Amino acid sequence: MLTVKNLYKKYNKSKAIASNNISMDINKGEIVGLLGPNGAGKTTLLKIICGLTIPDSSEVIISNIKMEDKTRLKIMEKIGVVLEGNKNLYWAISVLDNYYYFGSIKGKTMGEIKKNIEKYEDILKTKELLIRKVNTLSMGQKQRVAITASLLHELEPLILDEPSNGLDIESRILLTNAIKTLREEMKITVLIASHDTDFLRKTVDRFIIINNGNIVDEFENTNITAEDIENKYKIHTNLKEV
Ligand SMILES: Nc1ncnc2c1ncn2[C@@H]1O[C@H](COP(=O)(O)OP(=O)(O)OP(=O)(O)O)[C@@H](O)[C@H]1O
Repeated sequence: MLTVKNLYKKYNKSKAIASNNISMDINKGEIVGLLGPNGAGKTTLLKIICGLTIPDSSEVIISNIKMEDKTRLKIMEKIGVVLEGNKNLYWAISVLDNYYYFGSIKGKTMGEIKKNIEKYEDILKTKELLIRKVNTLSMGQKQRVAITASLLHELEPLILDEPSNGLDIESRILLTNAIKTLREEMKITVLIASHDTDFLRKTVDRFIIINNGNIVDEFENTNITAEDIENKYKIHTNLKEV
C-alpha cells in the first residue's frame, strides 16, 4: 500500500545525504517502525512520503497513486500525519474545536466529524477530554488527541514521528494499545519513526533500521529484545525494557 523506490534527498546547506537511495514496501494493515539515531534521516523520509518535502529523485506510490506534482495534494488528503513537536494542534482552543477545525479543512461535514470522533475516542481514550483546552492536557493526552485529529478523514496510512517522546510509562502503554487496536479493528497501516527502541519493540510488526540516510536492515519483530537491537545497531535510549 506504500512503496518508496530509489529515494534520494540532500538538503542544500547540509553535507549529509538525508536519504540515500532508499526503497521500501509497506503492506496494508502493517505497523512498521523506522528506527534510527538522531539525524539518521527518519523525519526527512516521513516528510517526503507526506508530500511536505520534495526529494531530489524518487518514486513514492501510496494506495496505487504515484506522487507527482498533480497528485501531491490528493495524496496529502489521504494521509494522517502527526509530526514531532507541538504544531499538530491549536493549544488555546478546546479539543472539540480542534477536531472541527482539522476535520473541516480535510473536507468533512460537522456530522461526519462527530461520527469519526465517536468512532475513535474509545480507542484513543480521549472521551473525557473534549471540552478541555489543549494547553491543559498532559503530553500523552495531547499525543492521543493529535492522533484522533489526524484520523478524522478516511486515511491510509497513519504516519507518526517520534510519538513516544516525553511520555510516561502509562501513556506509552495507552499509545501502543491504541495503535494496535486501530490496526486490528480498522486495518489501518501505520508507519512510526522513532529512536525509542523499547516503544517500537512493543508496538510494531516489523523494523526498518535507518542510519546516515541508508536502510541498513529490516526484520520482523519476533523475539528479539530492545537491548539486542540497540547493541547491534548502536542506538541508545534511556528506557530499559520492562
Ligand atoms: N531543513 C534542513 N536543512 C538542512 N539539513 C537538514 C534539514 N533537515 C534535516 N537536515 C539534515 O538531514 C539529515 C537527516 O535529518 P532528519 O531530521 O531527517 O533525521 P532524523 O532521523 O529525523 O533525526 P532526529 O531523530 O534528530 O529527528 C541530518 O543530517 C540533518 O542535519
